[in-house]
Amino acid sequence: MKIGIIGATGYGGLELLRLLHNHPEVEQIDLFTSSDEGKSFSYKFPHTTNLYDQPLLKIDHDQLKSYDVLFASTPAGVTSRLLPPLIGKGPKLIDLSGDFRLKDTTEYERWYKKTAAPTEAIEQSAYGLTEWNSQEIRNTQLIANPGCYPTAVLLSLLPLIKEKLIDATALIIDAKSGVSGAGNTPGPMTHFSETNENLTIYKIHEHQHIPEIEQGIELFGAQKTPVTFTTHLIPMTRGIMATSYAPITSGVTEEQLVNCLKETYAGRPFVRIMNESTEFCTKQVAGSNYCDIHVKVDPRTNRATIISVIDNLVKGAAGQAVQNMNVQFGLDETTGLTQVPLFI
Ligand SMILES: NC(=O)C1=CN([C@@H]2O[C@H](COP(=O)(O)OP(=O)(O)OC[C@H]3O[C@@H](n4cnc5c(N)ncnc54)[C@H](OP(=O)(O)O)[C@@H]3O)[C@@H](O)[C@H]2O)C=CC1
Ligand SMILES: CC(=O)N[C@@H](CCC(=O)OP(=O)(O)O)C(=O)O
Repeated sequence: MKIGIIGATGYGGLELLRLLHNHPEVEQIDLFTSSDEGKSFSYKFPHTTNLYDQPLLKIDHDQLKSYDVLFASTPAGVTSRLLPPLIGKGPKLIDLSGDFRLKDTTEYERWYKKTAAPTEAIEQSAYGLTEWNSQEIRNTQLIANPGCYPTAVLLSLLPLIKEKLIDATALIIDAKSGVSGAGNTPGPMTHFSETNENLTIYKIHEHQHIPEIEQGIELFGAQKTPVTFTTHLIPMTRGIMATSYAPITSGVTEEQLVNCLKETYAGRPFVRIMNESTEFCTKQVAGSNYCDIHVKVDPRTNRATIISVIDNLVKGAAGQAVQNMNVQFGLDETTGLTQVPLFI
C-alpha cells in the first residue's frame, strides 16, 4: 500500500509513522507538510535518521489522489476543506481530527468554534470507533477517527448503557490525560514549569468531546442523555484514564457488569477486561493499541466505578486509525498493531 500522512510532523503523524513502518502491507510512506516543504524529515526528527531522510512534501491535491490511504492528523478546521474534494476519488481517507465526527454541524460549530465540514461529506463518513462500527467502516471511504477521550469513555460505558445495567442519566465521567494529548505546539498549560508537579482541570463543561460522547451513547447505546465530563492534565507524556461513576440498576451485581463487558468484547483483540488486577494504570497500555477496562460496584452506594485506560496517541489516535485502515482493506484488525505495551 502507498500511504500519505498529512500533518506528519505532529504527534499523531509521528505515531502513525511509527506504527505504519512495521505494517507488513505498507510499501511506501510519503510525508506532507503545510509549513516545512523540502526539509528532510530526519533532519527535523533525528530519531528517524536512516529511516525517513526524505524531504517533506507540499500538499498538492492532484498528487493526493494517487495514494491508497491518506491519513490526516491536523488541527481542527483543516480537513473540513481539504478532504471533501477527495471523496469519490482513489484513496481511503482517515481523519484524526474532529472535523467529521459530529453528525450535527451546529454542534461542531458550537463546541469547536469553527466552520463545519459540508453536510454531504459528513453524511458520507463513518465514525471510526472500530469495535462498535466495523461494518460501516469497512464500506466507507472517509473515516472520522474518534477523539482520544471518547474512545476511552465509550468503549467502557457503551455495553453497560446498552444493556441498561447502569443509569446513564446520572453519569459522571472524570478523565485525565498526559500532555502529548495537547499536540506539539507548546502553550502555557503545557509548559514544563506549569505542568510538572501540577494537576490542572481544564475546559470545565466546555470540552469539545462532550457532544462526541453524547452522540456515541445515542448512536450505539440507544439512549440520548447529557453527561457530566471533566478533563485534567497530568504531568506525564502518554496515557488517558477515564473514571466513570454511575448508579447501577436495582439488583445488578458486579459480576453482571463484568460479564456484560467480557461478552461484548469477546473476540475483540484490543479490549481487555481486567477485573482480576489489583492495580490498574496508564502504563499497562502505553505504546499499545489496548483499551483496558476495570469495573467495581460499591454495595454501600449502589454505584459502579468504571475505569478505562488507553494510550492517547495509539488507541486514542494513530493505532485506532491503523486498525480502521485494516478493517477497510479486509485485513486482520491487528495487522501492524501487535506491540507489547512499553510499561517501563
Ligand atoms: N495528540 C493526541 O493525543 C490526539 C490528537 N487528536 C487530534 O489529531 C489531530 C492532530 O493532533 P496532534 O498530532 O496532537 O497535533 P500537532 O499539533 O502535534 O500536529 C498537527 C500537525 O498538523 C500540521 N498542520 C497544521 N496546520 C495545517 C494545515 N493548515 N494544513 C495541513 N497541515 C497542517 C502541522 O504540521 P506542518 O506545519 O508540518 O504542516 C502539525 O505538525 C488534532 O485534530 C487533534 O485534536 C486526536 C486524538 C488524540
Ligand atoms: C491534553 C489535551 O489537551 N488534550 C486535548 C485532546 C484533543 C483532541 O484530541 O481533540 P480533538 O481531536 O477533538 O480536536 C484536549 O483536551 O483538547
